[in-house]
Formats: sequence, structure tokens, C-alpha cells
Amino acid sequence: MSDVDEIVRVAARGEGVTADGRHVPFAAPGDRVLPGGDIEAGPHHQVPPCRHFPECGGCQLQHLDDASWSQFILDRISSALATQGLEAAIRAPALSPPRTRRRATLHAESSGRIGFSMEKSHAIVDLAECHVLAPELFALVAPLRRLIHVLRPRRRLDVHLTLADQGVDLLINGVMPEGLAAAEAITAFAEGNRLARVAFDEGYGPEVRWEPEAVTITLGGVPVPLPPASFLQATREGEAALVAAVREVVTGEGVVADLFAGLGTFALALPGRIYAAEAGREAIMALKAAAARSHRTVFTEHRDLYRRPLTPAELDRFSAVVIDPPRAGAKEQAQALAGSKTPKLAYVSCNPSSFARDVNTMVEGGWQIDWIQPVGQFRWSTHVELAASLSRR
Ligand SMILES: C[S@@+](CC[C@H](N)C(=O)[O-])C[C@H]1O[C@@H](n2cnc3c(N)ncnc32)[C@H](O)[C@@H]1O
Repeated sequence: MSDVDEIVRVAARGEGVTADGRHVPFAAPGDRVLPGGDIEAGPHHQVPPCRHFPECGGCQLQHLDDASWSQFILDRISSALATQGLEAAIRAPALSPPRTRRRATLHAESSGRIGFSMEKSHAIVDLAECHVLAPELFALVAPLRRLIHVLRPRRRLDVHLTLADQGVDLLINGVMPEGLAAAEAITAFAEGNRLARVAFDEGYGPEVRWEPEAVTITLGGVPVPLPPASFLQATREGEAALVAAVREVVTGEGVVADLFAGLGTFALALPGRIYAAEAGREAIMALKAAAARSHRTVFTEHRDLYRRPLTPAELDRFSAVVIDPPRAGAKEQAQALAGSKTPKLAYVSCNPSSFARDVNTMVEGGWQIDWIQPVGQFRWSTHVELAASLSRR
């Protein structure tokens, strides 16, 4: 067999790729593709720990060891930069351990099936085990199966699970339970499993049915009211890695801007005075209330940064800017940053392609990438996150 049949890298969607460009599903770097198409496992091929792999859409890369998963993450970032003609120093990825996901959306149907959607299909994998969810979240799968039988939903449900300070916060989208039997079942379920909150949403906003104590999430040491279905970094470890990287960038005096601030993952973890902008009204109100109670100086603004990005003149007031947009990136805000005089930027991204596009705009405006810290908080998935330090050349 010739060398060309060895897997040399992993493509964006997770298939192994041979030196001559052939894509081979579930193959790791170092695996050899035998003439009949069978794979001979190499040193980076691990036995996938979960019985649901590869059908379950929750994980695509369980056949990779951590070294080749890290390399996959590095390749995604460097190839996204290369499409814009950029290069940068990329640090070793910070990988979240198994069973640390504190936020996940499962799907469920009236038969009681509950789990992630199958890879490339809407069918639900009925979860018997999970190696990515935090144990507190996975422990609810069996009780939820029983509850869903009682609720008899007419359509498929989305089940949002978040590990809050008080325990698991559950939001079920797609059904509004009616009648005494359902109400009793919900109370017994919530009490029996010590849930922090149970809410339902049939399309008109979440209706809370159980919340014995106001639910919070502690960010930067500050308990923040947690509105149902809020954004949170997927793991505590991922949050810590992103915060540590951002803190390396934001060191000076003056006011720091936190754009796309959410509940304040960065605003509350940074020293000094912070301006925080966010389009989610409930999130920015929660951050404002939490900051006031803890005597942190956080000036909050409810603002749509796509329609109304901060102007260069507004940006010039800040000693540093943190930006953490959704997957689409922040094209208009990057253009304004390119034209501003603010000296330092921490760019946190969940999409290397939009990150590279935005950063390219800034590089053309006189910025440079100092370093990139990749973060793998969606273990064994193809999602890649990062925090980058940028400064003026
Ligand atoms: C990736 S999350 C980051 C949140 C926060 N920095 C954190 O780490 O928890 C992106 C945030 O951008 C907010 N967002 C989405 N579109 C926005 C817009 N047009 N203007 C301002 N904020 C927006 C979302 O509500 C969400 O809180």
C-alpha cells in the first residue's frame, strides 16, 4: 500500500482526508485506508466511548484522540485565516473535559424518545448514555421521558437544560401543559429531581411553572438573574479559558467596552469600569441588576449592534474593547473598529470564518493579530471557538 492511503488531516465536517484528497468517514490522522476501503486504526484513532456514536448528532469526532482533535481545531482556524490571506500565532487549544456541558438542547417526542437529533436527520437518538453532558443534566433524561409521556405533546419538543447556581433550569418548548394531572406531574417531577426551575413555551414566551428560589448564574463571582433560555458559555472550563484570555488583553486603566455582553460573562470578570452593550433586553437588565447589587461599575446599554454599531468616535473613549458576537460575526462593528483609535481588542468568536472576515477588515485598518487562544468547549464536535488579542500596528 502506498503512503497516499494514509489519513493526513480531518476536514471541516469531520471526515479523514488522505494525502491525495480522498474523504473517508470516521478516520483519524495516521489511520490507513486498506484497498477494500476498510480502515486500519493508527495511533490517533480512539475507540469512541459512546454507544450512540456515530448516529447521534451531538458528537462527530469521538474517534479522534485529544491530540488530533486539537489539531483539527488549529486547522479550522488557520484555514479560515488563510482564506483572508492572514496568518497568526495560534496557541494550544484549551479543551473542556468529557461530561462538562452545562447547557444543551435535546429534542423529545410523545413516544418518550429524548436526545440529540441524529446526524443528518431529524430523528431523535433515544439517549441511554452521554459523554458530553454534565451528569446533573444527563440524570434528568430518564425522568423527562416519563414526564413527556404524561404531557402527551402533539409535536416534537425542544428541551433546554442549563445548570444554574440552584440546580438544573429546564425550559420545554412546544407544549403548554393543561389540567390538574399535568400540573401535579410537573410539581412531582420538579420536587423529586430538585429542579431549580421548570418553564414551558408554546410560542408566546416562557411560562414558569416551578421556581422555588430566584434562579441565578454566578459570573465573575457575581450571581446574575438567569432569564429562561439565556446564552451561557457551554462549559465552566470553556468560560474560564475565554475569560483568562480576555483578561490578558484587557489590562490597562480606563473604561473597557464589552460588546454583545449577554449576561456579563466578561463584563463581570474584568476589573475596573465597564460599558456593556447587548440586544437581548432580559439579559442586559439582568446584568444591570446584578452589577448594581454587587457594586460593580458596569454601564449597560440595550442596543442592537448590527443596526447601530458603536461609531469610531464612541469606540475612541475605551481603553480596550471586548467583542463576542453570534456566529454571523460583526461586520459593521468591525468596520467601525477598523476606523477607531481604541488600542486593544479581545475578539471572542464561535465561528472562525466570520472571525477571519472581520479581523481582515481590521488588519486593513491598521490592526494586527497578536495571538489566538482556541477553545474546544463542544467536545468531539466540529464547533470551534476562540479568543484573539488584537492591537494597533
Ligand atoms: C456569543 S453570545 C455572547 C454573550 C456573552 N459575551 C457571553 O460570553 O456570555 C452573543 C450575544 O450577542 C447578543 N446579540 C445577538 N445579536 C445582537 C445584536 N444585533 N446586537 C447586540 N447584541 C446581540 C446575543 O443576545 C448574545 O447575548
